Amino acid sequence: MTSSTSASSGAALDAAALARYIDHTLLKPEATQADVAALIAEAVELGVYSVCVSPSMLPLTIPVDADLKVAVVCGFPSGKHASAIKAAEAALSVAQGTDEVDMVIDVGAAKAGRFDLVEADISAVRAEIPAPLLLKVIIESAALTDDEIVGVCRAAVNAGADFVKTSTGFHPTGGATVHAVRLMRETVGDALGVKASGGVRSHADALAMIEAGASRLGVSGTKAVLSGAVVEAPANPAAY
Ligand SMILES: O=C[C@H](O)COP(=O)(O)O
Repeated sequence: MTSSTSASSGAALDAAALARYIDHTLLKPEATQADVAALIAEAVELGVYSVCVSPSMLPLTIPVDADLKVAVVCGFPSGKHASAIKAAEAALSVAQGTDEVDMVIDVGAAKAGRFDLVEADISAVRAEIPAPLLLKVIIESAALTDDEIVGVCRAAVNAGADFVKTSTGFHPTGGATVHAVRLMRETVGDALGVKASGGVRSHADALAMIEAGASRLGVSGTKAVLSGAVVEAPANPAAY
């Protein structure tokens, strides 16, 4: 795959460079250890940045010569877990070798304007993830107003997160949008990374998210996105 494309820098972004933006993701409830082994093999083949899996799939077996990180979700997909439970889940994932934790906020707290509670929730998980390990905060942007997106991003900055991330990919309101990514990037500036996830189904989607300010992409249909093909949305998108 040698397709060249432009990104926010305006420089050409070939498939190999685009792959380094990607967390190759498998979060379906029905995923098996065999599915995860296949995910890892494909991740190595494609040269992506990381694999992103559910915590029960840890520990992962990553080839020793592979430049491949491990990311795991936390409080996923609803975010409606007590902070102590999210913190314990993060601590176990760290003990089992994850490099990054993608936690879900309590979206209801954001809808209520209780960004103090959002910050405390993030801080509780942050306390279990020592540097240089990374904490990414899933804000479920499609369920939030612009003001709520700004408030949650500021809470994530205050709590010491490393990234803000648009979506679980499992919420009925939808996934990443260029508008949300741009607003998140404007809010956090260069202080945090911005991960676009949920519904990134094509090469064009990926480039649009990067142009808007994404520094990481969460993608399940990675091979198609990197090949320039279009990944059709699942027939019955997962929702809860
Ligand atoms: O990053 C996590 C998402 O669940 C991936 O979403 P997707 O399956 O729409 O690519």
